[in-house]
Amino acid sequence: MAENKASENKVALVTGAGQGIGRGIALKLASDGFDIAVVDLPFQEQKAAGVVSEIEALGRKAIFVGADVSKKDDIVAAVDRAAAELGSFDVIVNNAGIAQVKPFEEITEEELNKIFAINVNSVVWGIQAAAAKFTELGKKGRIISAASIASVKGFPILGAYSASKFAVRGLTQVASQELAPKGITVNAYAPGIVGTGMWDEIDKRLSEINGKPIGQNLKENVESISLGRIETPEDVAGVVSFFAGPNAAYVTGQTLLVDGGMLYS
Ligand SMILES: NC(=O)C1=CN([C@@H]2O[C@H](COP(=O)(O)OP(=O)(O)OC[C@H]3O[C@@H](n4cnc5c(N)ncnc54)[C@H](O)[C@@H]3O)[C@@H](O)[C@H]2O)C=CC1
Ligand SMILES: CC(=O)C(C)=O
Repeated sequence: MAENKASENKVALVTGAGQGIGRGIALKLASDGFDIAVVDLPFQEQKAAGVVSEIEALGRKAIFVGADVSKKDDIVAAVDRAAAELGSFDVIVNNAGIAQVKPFEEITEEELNKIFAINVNSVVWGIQAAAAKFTELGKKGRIISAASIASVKGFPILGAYSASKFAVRGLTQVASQELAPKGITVNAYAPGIVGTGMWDEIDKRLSEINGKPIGQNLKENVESISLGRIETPEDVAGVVSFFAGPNAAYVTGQTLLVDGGMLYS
């Protein structure tokens, strides 16, 4: 980032970095020169250790921090550990999230509370914890969160998920305005159909609901992408790298679609 002295190391914390988009972001930011705190649920430790090794192979430092992002104390502790063990704190990527595939009329209170705790509360805690650490260290840091095409258009059978991602876009707009006087920027990325474990699960659940064969729902969604191919974690990571880097110093409050041409803002 432009505001760091050349001699300082830069540190980014990425949640949900044990697999999928989070792993892709962690590796891209490491190749950009960041040391990385790989945050994920404790059961993901083995996969996350693999990501830590991949980052180290790129010549950067990395640590795994087990945390449940729906818990404020876990996120605050993860940010503290990243800063203490890696020696700085410059970027947080609030990436961890879950999907829920459920017809609107069947969504339960428990399911709604769970998806909001993981997809929305986590973003509030991540923004608060990062802003406090940036202030403590005198940094003009970057906050970047996972939205989705479902933050711009509500998707049938993904009602609670869509609502949670609309909330991420709203939080991004509000936090960017409140934190701008401190020089902190707040942005979000909005992927489309990314080939990760999340879409394997969405496809399986949609099959159970609409009877189409496994893989058919994913195929039909991919056919609606202008660029004609499924999105990769690397496609998403490029946008996060931009938000974390010097070229985005004057960009804040934005949710950027990175969907290969599905929705148009
Ligand atoms: N896959 C897709 O097509 C799209 C994904 N997104 C968003 O991108 C983000 C990443 O998604 P994917 O990599 O596809 O998902 P994924 O399911 O492959 O990976 C999610 C990661 O988050 C971790 N995680 C889940 N709950 C957690 C918790 N409470 N605390 C800490 N970590 C937790 C999981 O262990 C996993 O490592 C999510 O926020 C998702 O909503 C947005 C648009 C499209
Ligand atoms: C997983 C996701 O965000 C969508 C809309 O597919």
